[in-house]
Amino acid sequence: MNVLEIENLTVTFDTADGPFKAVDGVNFKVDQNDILAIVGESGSGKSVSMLAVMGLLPKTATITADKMTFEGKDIQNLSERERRELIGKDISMIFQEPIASLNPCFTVGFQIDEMLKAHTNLSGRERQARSVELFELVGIPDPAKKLKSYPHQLSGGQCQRVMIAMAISCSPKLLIADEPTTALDVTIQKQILDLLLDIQRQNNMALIMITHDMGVVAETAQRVVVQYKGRQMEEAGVLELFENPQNPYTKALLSALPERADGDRLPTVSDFADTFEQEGASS
Ligand SMILES: Nc1ncnc2c1ncn2[C@@H]1O[C@H](COP(=O)(O)OP(=O)(O)OP(=O)(O)O)[C@@H](O)[C@H]1O
Repeated sequence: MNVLEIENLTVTFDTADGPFKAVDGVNFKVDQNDILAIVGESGSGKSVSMLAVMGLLPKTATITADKMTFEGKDIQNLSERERRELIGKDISMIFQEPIASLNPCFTVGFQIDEMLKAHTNLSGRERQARSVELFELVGIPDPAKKLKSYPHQLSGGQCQRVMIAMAISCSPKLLIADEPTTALDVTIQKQILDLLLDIQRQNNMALIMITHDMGVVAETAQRVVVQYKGRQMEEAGVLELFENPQNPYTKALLSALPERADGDRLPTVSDFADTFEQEGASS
């Protein structure tokens, strides 16, 4: 049984200028142990698709789908209580800005403890032990001391490790990582990606990686969904996508990779816009 299955997902926002369709007919499936990348440039509806799954969009959003199931169970019409039980426990998400995702007024230890309190029956002592264990797992040195830190006392990389520790604290079956390394230094990016992949393997989790970075896709994913202006352009295995992209937009994304440049100037996706604006949207 698939962990998550989405068919024909659309999200329309009510805006001052009228309805705006941010996601238009997206489909995908992830199974246990799968790593799916959702790739596309800024504004292509990657985050909105996942926030729709999590039920985290504002009331101005209208979400429709022919199918949206988690482990075979429909998640479109969950009550608030059912959603709280699912989110944070079975499905977790980490975001681009780790420092902004943590509450600056509380220690990171307090925040991880709150998460464990909400989703487990552990005693205070057991939660403290589990917090230390989680910090060790995500590679935070001197965990007992670091648990007493406020977010601003930690580096961006450490804050992202804290976010990962919180996200995996209740052993989710699906982790959604939304541009988890974009705000970090290049050297730290690689460490965080490796950490996510290690955790994914150890826990047999499904992992959805949202990114605009084809390098991250190549290093992490098994399958890839390519989105452009809210629409799904292509879905393929990662090797297939790099070797034989079918959609003009995917071809443009790949041609814009710095290592594929053959002139003095780096190409950009918009250099190829004529091709995929005409052909891509129809394929
Ligand atoms: N609450 C909202 N109201 C109206 N439009 C929104 C809202 N949230 C997002 N959008 C719009 O939906 C579109 C898709 O946004 P989304 O954040 O999913 O893009 P993305 O592909 O994840 O890009 P990025 O990497 O920049 O976040 C964008 O045009 C965005 O401006």
